[in-house]
Amino acid sequence: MRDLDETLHLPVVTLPDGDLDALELLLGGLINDELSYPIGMVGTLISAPAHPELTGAPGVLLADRDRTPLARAQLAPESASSISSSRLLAGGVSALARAEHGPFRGNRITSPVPGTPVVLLDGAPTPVLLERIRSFRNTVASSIQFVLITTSAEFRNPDFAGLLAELEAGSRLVGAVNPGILVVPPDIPAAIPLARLRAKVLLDARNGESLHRADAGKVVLLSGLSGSGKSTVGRELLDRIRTMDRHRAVLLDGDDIRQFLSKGLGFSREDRETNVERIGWVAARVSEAGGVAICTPIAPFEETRARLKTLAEEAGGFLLVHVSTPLEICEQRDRKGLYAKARAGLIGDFTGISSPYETPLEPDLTIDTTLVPVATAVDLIIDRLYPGEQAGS
Ligand SMILES: Nc1ncnc2c1ncn2[C@@H]1O[C@H](COP(=O)(O)OS(=O)(=O)O)[C@@H](OP(=O)(O)O)[C@H]1O
Ligand SMILES: Nc1ncnc2c1ncn2[C@@H]1O[C@H](COP(=O)(O)OP(=O)(O)O)[C@@H](O)[C@H]1O
Repeated sequence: MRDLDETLHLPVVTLPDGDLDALELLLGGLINDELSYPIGMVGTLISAPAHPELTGAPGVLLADRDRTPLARAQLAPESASSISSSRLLAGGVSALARAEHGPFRGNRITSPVPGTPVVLLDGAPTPVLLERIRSFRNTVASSIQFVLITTSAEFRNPDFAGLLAELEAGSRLVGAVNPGILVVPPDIPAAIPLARLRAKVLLDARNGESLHRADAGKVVLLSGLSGSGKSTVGRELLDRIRTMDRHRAVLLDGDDIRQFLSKGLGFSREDRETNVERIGWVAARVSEAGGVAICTPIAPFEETRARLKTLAEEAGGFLLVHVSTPLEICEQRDRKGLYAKARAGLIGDFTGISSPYETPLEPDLTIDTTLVPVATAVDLIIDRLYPGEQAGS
């Protein structure tokens, strides 16, 4: 009874996809729960600024996107936390509910399959491979299990359904083969859950073609001061991607977003964080569906950009472009007359004047539009998005 009471009062933290995958393997016994284990969960989950409600809490409920608590975890006392401004899971992660989130539930392998004969794959089975399995099929007494090893991001890529369909077709063709998927979360070497499957590996057919990563969705974040050129470059990039006919692309422009998705929000730190997180969430959904989301908010805070990056990387690729045009130039441009108003004290919390812009620590690209014409800026971004492909082709 006391336990139940305590659970009622524990804070609930919704885990991102990669951490949910890690949690499932942890609860199923495919990765261990030693504190020192470098599961992504330890880093993201307990970041204190992101989760102030964890301060002083003895434990935490780990929930899926529907906020269904899947497990209860103990937290190390604040003083024992070794990652600065973070709290760590102190072992003791126990299951509360069966996971029901995410795609292809019936195919997922999340616990050991001791002694089961398996074929390991990292792509669709080729006709040659299927023929090989067929040739030794009759010498194996029980059903064979296909174990398709994939990453959290690949698994949620829309192309994955096609891959699974090929796997299922191959299973039917050979007969008595079950198509299974092992989803490996970020930062965990596949060798660890594989060893813990305790399966009998009949054939390791990995290093085939991996999923078509070039077709995965992407999020491009253009961050910089007002007037730095984010929208101008973003619009041109949108046109270019559409012309290349490589991807469906959308522009989530800072100004538009504030009229619709973030209507009513102001420019305090908190409101800007909410605004950029909303953009990140929508962008990740676009990317999940295989599109490119070009986002052009100022996004002045490193921590919020990092959160957007995490959301984006779970869904596909991510590119941070710092549009680094100096403040003096942005102020000279002042197309909207906002800098003049900010200087005159008519607008408060204005980025670069009375509100900070934290220079990105690790941008993928830095573009100063006083040095780089719009078309060249777009070339640089296209080169990073589609390496090896001729821009404009
Ligand atoms: N106080 C203050 N500070 C900065 N910008 C201001 C402010 N008030 C209004 N504007 C206009 O709003 C646009 C910035 O909104 P963002 O959503 O991109 O900002 S943030 O990412 O949430 O920080 C920004 O548009 P861009 O010029 O396209 O960047 C401004 O036109
Ligand atoms: N190389 C360049 N790249 C982008 N914008 C440029 C460049 N040179 C001049 N500009 C001008 O700078 C202004 C940038 O405004 P905008 O794109 O709305 O910036 P932001 O979206 O960052 O507020 C536009 O008037 C644009 O024509």
